[in-house]
Amino acid sequence: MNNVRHEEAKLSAAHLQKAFSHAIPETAVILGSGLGDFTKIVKVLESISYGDIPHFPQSSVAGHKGKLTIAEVADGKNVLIMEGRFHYYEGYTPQEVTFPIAVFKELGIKQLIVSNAAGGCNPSFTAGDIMIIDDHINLTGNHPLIGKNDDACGPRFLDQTAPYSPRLIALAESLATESGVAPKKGTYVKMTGPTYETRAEIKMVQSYGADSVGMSTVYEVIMANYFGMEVLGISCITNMATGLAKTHHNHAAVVDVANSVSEKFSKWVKNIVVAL
Ligand SMILES: O=P(O)(O)O[C@@H]1C[C@H](O)[C@@H](CO)O1
Ligand SMILES: Nc1nc2[nH]cnc2c(=O)[nH]1
Repeated sequence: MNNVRHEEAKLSAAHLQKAFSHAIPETAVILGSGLGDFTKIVKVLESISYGDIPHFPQSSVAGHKGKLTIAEVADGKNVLIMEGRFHYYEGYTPQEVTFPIAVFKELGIKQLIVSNAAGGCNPSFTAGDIMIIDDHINLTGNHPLIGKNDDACGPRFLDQTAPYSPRLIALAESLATESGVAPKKGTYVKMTGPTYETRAEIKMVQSYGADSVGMSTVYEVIMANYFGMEVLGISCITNMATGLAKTHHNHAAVVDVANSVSEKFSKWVKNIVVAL
């Protein structure tokens, strides 16, 4: 089986190009759990439900709306927003999780901003912090590029020296203060979920150098790298990770904390998109 569902991605992209009345922008944003308020500070122009896009998977997680939206961030500057993503723990294969990225490639997306809700493993972090992802660890034992490679899509052996664009990281840092954020920077580790980690697992990932831990993002970033997109990754630290947290975890609390930082996160991301 091919690693990229190229023909289906072309069909989805063709459908979207016809269904959207606006031109598809060159920048896309994926909103993590509880970060959906981004759409409140931009001018939403039009949306299409995932259910109406041929071959698109469906979002099943609270805090993920399940639609693709074009919005205006400034005069003449639009952005494509994925309101809700797909996770490996929902039962989707890595190829299904990253199918939207293959569609983005067909739509001509050049820059991808990915965000997530994550646990903080770095003891200097606190819940409510925002972290620029500058590297990642894939601890899932699976990979979206497994399968027969089509060299026309991307290389068989993909370099991962800088999965997150140094240019976009520098831009994000330069706009942080005026946007009201003081971002940390660090390594995000992707676990499969759906369980939150044990204390021992967090000790292990800390020893690997993880600063934040979550259940998404990495497959999307690998696929975006494969297609040559520039990537910016942002973790919203919704809780300190197991063993560092004083309380037990639950998804409603994750979404609540993400909601509470959503305003400054959104302002920052908007400023970044405008500056691109
Ligand atoms: O989609 P993200 O990574 O933001 O969502 C995180 C990981 C799980 O889906 C969920 C756990 O609370 O939040
Ligand atoms: N794996 C994982 N995902 C999260 N998403 C939000 N918080 C967490 C966490 O502590 N662990």
